[in-house]
Parts: sequence; structure tokens; C-alpha cells
Amino acid sequence: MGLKEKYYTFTLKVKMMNCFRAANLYFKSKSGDKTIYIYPKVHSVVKKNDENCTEITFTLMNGLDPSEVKKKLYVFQQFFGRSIELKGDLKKYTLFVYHTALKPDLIYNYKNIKSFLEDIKFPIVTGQKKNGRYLVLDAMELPHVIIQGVSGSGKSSAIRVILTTLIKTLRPEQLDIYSIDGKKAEFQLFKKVEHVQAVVHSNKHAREILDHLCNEMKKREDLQETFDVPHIDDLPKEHKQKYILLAIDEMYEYMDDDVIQEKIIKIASKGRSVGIILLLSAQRMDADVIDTKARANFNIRMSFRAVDRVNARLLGTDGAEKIKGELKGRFILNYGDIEELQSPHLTYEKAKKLLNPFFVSKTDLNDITEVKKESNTNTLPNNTKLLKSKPKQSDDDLKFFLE
Ligand SMILES: Nc1ncnc2c1ncn2[C@@H]1O[C@H](COP(=O)(O)OP(=O)(O)OP(=O)(O)O)[C@@H](O)[C@H]1O
Repeated sequence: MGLKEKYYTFTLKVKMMNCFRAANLYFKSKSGDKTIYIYPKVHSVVKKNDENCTEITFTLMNGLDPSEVKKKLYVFQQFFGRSIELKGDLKKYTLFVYHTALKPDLIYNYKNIKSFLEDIKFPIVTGQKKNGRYLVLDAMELPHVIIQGVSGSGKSSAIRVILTTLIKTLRPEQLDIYSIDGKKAEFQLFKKVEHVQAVVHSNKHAREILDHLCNEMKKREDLQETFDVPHIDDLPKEHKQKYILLAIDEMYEYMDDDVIQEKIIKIASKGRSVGIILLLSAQRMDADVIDTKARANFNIRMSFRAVDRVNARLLGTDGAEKIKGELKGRFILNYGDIEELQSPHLTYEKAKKLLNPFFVSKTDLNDITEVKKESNTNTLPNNTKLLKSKPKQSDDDLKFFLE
């Protein structure tokens, strides 16, 4: 280690001691007249230029309450700036100090995200991290997504990012999307997409969709039982099932509907193993909007600028209430770890262009027999319309499109 690096390490270690002291993360003992302070041990300071950050690893003394460390995140921010992350649990922690702040005005580009989608079964694109990488989570491991934030904070763009990426990544033979559009706005864009089975607004039709999905859940559970497998992905090939996404925008429109709430609780608790994932969005996600029991089953929680501290805290996304109004697309993510990220911006018009190759005529869906001539079914690019294999829809399904 050169002199410069040694000095860098030394100054950061001293800064950590000062930070531990200010955060009350130390023990005091007496030795004669002297007071001795015992701090967590800093093991290493590693500057990673390719990750755009410095990693500082430390361990707590036995007896120090680990929950105190996360509670004192604000003290770490006061010392090292807002661009930090703190990860760890019982004893060992790593503080990531990023050299640059998150960039606002990030534009959605599928090519930039593609390399982060590998080996992810059900990709949920959250946003860009402080090290410049995209964080894509697998809803088959972390089921169900909640998006909250005040009007104009960037929720609709984030929903477009998640849905558009799913549509470009998974083929219609792999994914069905159902949507309930509380504002009769956001999901109109996806209506003609081949993966999309329904876009509805009224409570009556929302209940019908939820009924349909609960029945589907039951059928899939029976299959799992028959073949004695824990997850639909483990079913024999001939019984392979598609993944299903149910997206509900402006959830508060349905908060007084007990039937809807009850079915959401059911899907939230059992959906993962049968491949059914929920994505809910609303300005706030308090107990009036979504049942507290159901909320606990949502493992990916994105909070754009929150209405207030209480609402930010409900999702475990403390600090989301402090996001500045002009920082569109900025959010706090809780997926076990808590991070501040930037969602890429995807406008309605650009999404429409990107989705165009996936548009099909829904009115004569049953008659479509066209197959793209150049396509080879084994190596289909994701934007290939394999219309011939579109499963025949029942009249019940088709009526969902009428809204
Ligand atoms: N990720 C982003 N990066 C930069 N600007 C964004 C981003 N997302 C949204 N915006 C800007 O913020 C405006 C509001 O965004 P959006 O409609 O997504 O918010 P919203 O939370 O869905 O609002 P509402 O609840 O009123 O529908 C957009 O018109 C756009 O200009």
C-alpha cells in the first residue's frame, strides 16, 4: 500500500471512530481515573474505482444492539454524505461510500438494462444504484411489488419500466399480464400487447379478474399436489405454466371493496409458488388502501416521495418523505436491504414505440394465424410475434377488454 492509500485508510478509520461516537455506538469503561471508549472494529477500507465506491467493513462488539446501527444511518450520512449504503446484520457490517451521487434524469434504455436480466426468472427492474448498475430483482424469489409516492413523483414511469421490460424479456408463451386500472389511464397503453389478457377499470370486472386468478391459483395448487412439487417451475414440461402478473394502478379506488381486498390477501400470501405476482401502486399504502396482513407479503417496496413520514415508515422506506419534489424518479427501495435508487424515465410515447412490435389485434384474436416468416420457434427473439400459438381465449376473457 502506497503512502497516499495509507493516509486515505487512516483518515477514514478516524472518521468512522468519530461517527461511532456521535451515533452512540460504543461502550465506556473505567480504568482507574481513565475512561476507556470501546468502538466497533474497523477491519478494512477498500477503494473500488470500478464500483465507484469505498467499502468500509466493521464488526460490532458483543452486546451492542444491531438495530441501533440501522437507526443511526442518518449519523453515517452526516459524516459521509447521502450517497452511502449500510449492509449487515448481527455483527458484521459494510458501509458503502459512493464517490458520486445518483444521477437524476436517467433515460430508459433496454440495452443498458439487458445484461442485468440474465438468470432472472421474473425480472422486476427497480432502478439504477449509486455504482451505476441496475438493480433487477427476481419476483420468483422476492414476490410482489408495491409502488407508492405522491402525485407527480414518478410512479407511472416506473410501472411502464417494469411492464415494458417484462414484455420485452418474457415471451407471450411465458407471461400473461392482467391489469386493473383505477384511473383508466396508465394501462390503456398495454391494451393491445399480446401478453396482456385484460385491462379493466370497474369494481365488477376487477372482481372477475381476481376470481379468475384465484381459480387459476387453485388449479395450479392441485397440479403441484398431484406431482408433489413445491413450485410450478418444477412441474413436468407438458404441464408447464406461464407466469402471471396482476398489476393494479391507483389501488385506493378499490379500498372499500372487501371482495377485492380479500382476494388480494389470498394471492399475496400464496401467489409466489404458483407463479402469480402482484404489482400494486397508489399514492400511499396505509391500512385503508391495503390490508396490513397483505402488505407484509410484498417483498419489493418502492417508495417515491412519500406523503409523510408515517407512510414512508409503513413500507420500511424511511426517508422517502424527504425526497425533494424536483427529484422525479428518485425512490427508497426496501427489499430486505434498503437503498436509494433512481428509476429510469420512460415516457408514454416512448413506451408505445417500444411496445409496438408486441401489438396484436384483440378483436379477432381467435382468428390470427400469422407467423413471422423469418422466425425459428427455438430461437425466437423476444419481440417475435408468435401469434399462431396464442391460446384461444374464452368469451369470459374477451369481455375484459370491453372497458
Ligand atoms: N424517472 C424519472 N426521471 C425523470 N423524470 C421523471 C421520471 N419519472 C417521471 N418523471 C417526470 O415526472 C412527471 C410525473 O411523473 P409520473 O406521471 O410518472 O408521476 P406519478 O407519480 O405517476 O403521478 P400521478 O400519481 O399524478 O399519476 C412526468 O411527466 C415526468 O416529466
